Amino acid sequence: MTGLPRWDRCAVMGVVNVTPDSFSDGGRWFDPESAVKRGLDLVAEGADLIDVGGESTRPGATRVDEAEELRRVVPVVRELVDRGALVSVDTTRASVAERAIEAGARLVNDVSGGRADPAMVPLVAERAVPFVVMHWRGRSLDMNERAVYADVVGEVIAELRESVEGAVGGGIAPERLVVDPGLGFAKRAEQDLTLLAALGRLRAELPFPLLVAASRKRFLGRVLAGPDGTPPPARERDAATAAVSALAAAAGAWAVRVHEARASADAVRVARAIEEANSRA
Ligand SMILES: Nc1nc2ncc(COP(=O)(O)O)nc2c(=O)[nH]1
Repeated sequence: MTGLPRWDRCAVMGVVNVTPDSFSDGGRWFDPESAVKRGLDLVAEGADLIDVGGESTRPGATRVDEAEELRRVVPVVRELVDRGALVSVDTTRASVAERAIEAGARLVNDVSGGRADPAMVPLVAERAVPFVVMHWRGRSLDMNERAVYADVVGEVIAELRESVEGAVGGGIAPERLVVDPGLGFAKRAEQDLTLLAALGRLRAELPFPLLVAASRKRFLGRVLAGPDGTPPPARERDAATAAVSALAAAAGAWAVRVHEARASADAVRVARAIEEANSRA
């Protein structure tokens, strides 16, 4: 099946970063065996699909070469698929996406929305797989210098529309596209919060399934910071992440992308139950 997976509720996309340096779980799943186990554990905790990435996108991260990204990602995708998981690949490289699709990945999650690698859109079009288009203003090294907006919601919508037009113009069927506001990418905490407050507008003005990826991000740390302004470490932001998952599900998000699945799986089920009760009222 090459269509976009759909559920009767907001789905939970579990994150497996096969990297030594991702911002919140760098190094924990760096060897293939632990990465595969992590993915299966996330499924057991309620994740509907697993997003496998081999290159950190955190601010300031340096690039991984293609061979290394392939080495990290492809065996983990293949084993998770063989074990029955629905898998997406988190990459900006067409060559990695291609090999991941060959290994059974059913969706390409490209944080650059096709802007980083000109070969990506043609590949995704040719393979006819679903494609996540995230709002992106450039690579990690200097992206927060680009967190300058007169109207962050309006500009993110407009720039996502441009990326969507590029994807459709390059041959990707619109029904295979997912959009994502790119929380934490060229955005400061206040801008992330403003975007989350505007999920209804994003849904209204971008008629595509919406992916919300707030998990453990810096803006949550700022919200949770103590009296001295010190944020909790990333791994202590999962309850806050689940709160965003509930809000995203209530706003009609297609999926939430999270590092810990259980709390968000419960959150989206509660949101669905409330929506169903409301429709019966
Ligand atoms: N679609 C999408 N993919 C992403 N991949 C990585 C990260 C940041 O790193 P992480 O893997 O540690 O969350 N954020 C996003 C995001 O916001 N949206």
